[in-house]
Amino acid sequence: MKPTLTAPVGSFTELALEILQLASELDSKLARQNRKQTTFEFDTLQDLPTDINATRKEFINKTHAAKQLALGASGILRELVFQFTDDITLRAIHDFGLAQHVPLDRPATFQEIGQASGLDTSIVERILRHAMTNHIFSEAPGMPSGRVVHTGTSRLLATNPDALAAAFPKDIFLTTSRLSSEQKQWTIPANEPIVLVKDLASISIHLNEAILRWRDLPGDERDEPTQAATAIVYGPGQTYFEVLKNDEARAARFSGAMRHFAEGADGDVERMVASYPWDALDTEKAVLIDIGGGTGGAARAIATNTQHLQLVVQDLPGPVTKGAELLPPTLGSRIVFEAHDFFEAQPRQGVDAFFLRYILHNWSDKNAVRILKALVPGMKHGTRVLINEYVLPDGPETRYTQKFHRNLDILMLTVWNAKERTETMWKEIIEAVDPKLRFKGSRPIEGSTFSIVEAVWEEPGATPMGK
Ligand SMILES: C[S@@+](CC[C@H](N)C(=O)[O-])C[C@H]1O[C@@H](n2cnc3c(N)ncnc32)[C@H](O)[C@@H]1O
Repeated sequence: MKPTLTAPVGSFTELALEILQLASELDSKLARQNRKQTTFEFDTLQDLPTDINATRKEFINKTHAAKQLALGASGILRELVFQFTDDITLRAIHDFGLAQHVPLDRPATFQEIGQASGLDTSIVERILRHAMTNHIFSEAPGMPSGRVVHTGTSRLLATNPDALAAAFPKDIFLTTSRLSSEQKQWTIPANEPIVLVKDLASISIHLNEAILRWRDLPGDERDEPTQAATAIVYGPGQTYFEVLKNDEARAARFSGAMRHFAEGADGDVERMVASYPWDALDTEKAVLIDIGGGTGGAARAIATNTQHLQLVVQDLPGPVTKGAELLPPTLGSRIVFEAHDFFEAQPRQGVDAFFLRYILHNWSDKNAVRILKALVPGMKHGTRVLINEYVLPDGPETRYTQKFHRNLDILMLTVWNAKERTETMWKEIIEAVDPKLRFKGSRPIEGSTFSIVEAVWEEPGATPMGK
């Protein structure tokens, strides 16, 4: 029998014992899956089943809390005030192509990397040694010091342009081990800035100026995307979508980053489709409109997983033209694309379902309500409104693995003057549209942190609709 360790309440030992318990649970679950031991070099934790991921997240949360506790109040602050240095080294790695100058299969010296990138050896060494503290690159084990090899994260930066475009320096789920030969051949154009670290973070630092500039406007007048930090940087009246329209390279990086998230388990459209009972909707002649459906990625997945549902993808002229070109002939009879501004009244009537994926979090409450109100002419008794978004927890939330959502919320605030929402906030938005639009709750997407928030249009006197 194993000895039972006990420890004073609240002690480091007590916390460590909880961590030990989780570590042992995680190891046994992974062993049952025949997974190889994960390392910084090769991440074997991809596509874990939901229950193992839950244990993994608990393990991350507890170890993070232990680290914070051990750092102490001033230690936590010291880490935070220097956090910008992580972004700086990531930018340097990106801009000078340092990850590409380390071969995928053998070490390179600081000098070789310096020669290949046109930088002083000492600069390369200082940048990479800082990055190594985040397990981006490491020194070749068993060799004299100064020989750099890839870790999983640096290899990802070297080989996957979309991951680089997305480059969240602290994305705990960056994964790398499944490199196809095609991925290995990808090259990243030099000096392409990184979307989040550079394109968006450099806007976000102007948040305080934006707050001060517009804070005295009354209530809902301070609710426009033109009042975000974006307009401080790009000039009065500018929104980030306008900036993207006028800058092709930036727009391409932005789509790359979105693609990277969509490919990850969290944003996986297949998981979203698998988590919703489409059967009740999937009747002959039933119509679902994907509002702001882009080039139709979600519509294609829904069509593939249903039999009858007719899908209409509405978006601005650019994406719908592209979506129509990309549409495989096999789905030609099921999906149509039409240009429609979602602030204008819905031109189609008697629609069975409206679907909005990653739309409303880019808009303030006032504008989110406007977008939903514009759908009203298309409603009939029983019309469902399905909103695929993050749902922030309603209560206080200190789990580290939930920080991603808080990061996104700050990003929405700074760049779009918009927000992520809790379930209560979603309910308020829906109830502000029309008394006939009834909030029905939210349905978590299995294996993801997204949800589908659901509302149904109910005409008085008709049979109430359930979930
Ligand atoms: C964050 S993307 C989400 C795209 C898609 N739903 C998805 O899940 O990938 C927002 C979409 O809203 C579209 N959009 C922005 N303003 C719009 C407007 N006024 N009318 C219609 N679509 C708009 C954009 O073109 C873009 O495709």
